[in-house]
Amino acid sequence: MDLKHREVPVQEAVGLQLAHDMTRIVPGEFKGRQFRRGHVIREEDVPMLLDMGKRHIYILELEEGELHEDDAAVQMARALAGAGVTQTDVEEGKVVLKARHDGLLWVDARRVVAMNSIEHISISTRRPYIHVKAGTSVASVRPIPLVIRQDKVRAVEVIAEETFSGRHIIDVFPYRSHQVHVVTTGSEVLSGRVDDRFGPVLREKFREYGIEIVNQVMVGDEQEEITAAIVRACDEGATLICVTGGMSVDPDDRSPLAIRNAATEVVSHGTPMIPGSMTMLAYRDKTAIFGLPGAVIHDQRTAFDILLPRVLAGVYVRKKDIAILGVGGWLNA
Ligand SMILES: Nc1nc2c(c(=O)[nH]1)N[C@H]1C(S)=C(S)[C@@H](COP(=O)(O)OP(=O)(O)OC[C@H]3O[C@@H](n4cnc5c(N)ncnc54)[C@H](O)[C@@H]3O)O[C@H]1N2
Ligand code: MOO
Repeated sequence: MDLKHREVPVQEAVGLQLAHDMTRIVPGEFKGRQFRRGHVIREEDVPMLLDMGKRHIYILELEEGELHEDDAAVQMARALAGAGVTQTDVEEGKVVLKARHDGLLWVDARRVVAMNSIEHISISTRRPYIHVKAGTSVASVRPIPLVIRQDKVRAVEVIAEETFSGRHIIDVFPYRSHQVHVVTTGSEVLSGRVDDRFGPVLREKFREYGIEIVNQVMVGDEQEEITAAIVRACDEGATLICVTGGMSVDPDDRSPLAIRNAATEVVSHGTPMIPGSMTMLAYRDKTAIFGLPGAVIHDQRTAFDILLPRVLAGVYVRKKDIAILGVGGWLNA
């Protein structure tokens, strides 16, 4: 640390101000701030400081071009945060960003990597594109040393200021309002031979996002019927359609072609994730169409759960975005 600073033995520090928050850790019991930056050390604090393993404290004198960890963290957090996150008060040199509302966690991974490549910068987030509830902590920002050069913090700001579709580095996007329709395929379900399981499973999943399914229709295994049901749902105002079953390779599995025939764009037929490898994502104009395989009624979490938050938030998913998901794509392993 190339700063002018003095170390004072704790026993001689009574009456001096602490230069930074001080953390006390009692394994399994407590980890947190015991003393605040600026706290004036009292006689009775000395045994606690010694218990915390502190033999000296710093008297800091920042030089031109240097920042205290707290101020650096606040400055960086401000540069990163979008409108969908709040910034907590700095503590122990760290600012935590929290979701302001329910929504999709957005992280500009490329720019976070660029920032973390600067020495002594530490930006840490939850996995991007997950569904988060209001108040959830989504990321933290901190410099590593107690004193950091201002130009490093400035470099973070410069990366943040680069224009990239006008988006911030860390944000929570609210979900758009959606009209969800379900087209359930399968002669065994249509005939009543098997009770429908997709309806209940999907209703529960969408409820997590505060969305009620508008309509579910049962069709058989005829490709034209499935296509017609998708087109009808669009005409009735669907913004998102789930076509269930018939996604595999049997002669009766007509859903992929039926979706293709209704779609203006097929993003991906299949995903590199298990379960849910037979999942399909397509669009008919602005309406998203998911083809959902049998695994969705069998497994808690499939490719569908990974892709759904993005689609609900209106973030456009490309084939490339799906390809990346194969790395770590064994969802339940
Ligand atoms: N040779 C191959 N076999 C399989 C492949 C493959 O690529 N090659 N893919 C596997 C994967 S992955 C999945 S997932 C499954 C099933 O995919 P499907 O979407 O075609 O599922 P279905 O055949 O339509 O149904 C499977 C099972 O679930 C029952 N079902 C379907 N819909 C409902 C409903 N609404 N309510 C209740 N039960 C329903 C259906 O009767 C079947 O018993 O294929 C693998 N095999
Ligand atoms: O599409 Mo299957 O869903 O991988 O089990």
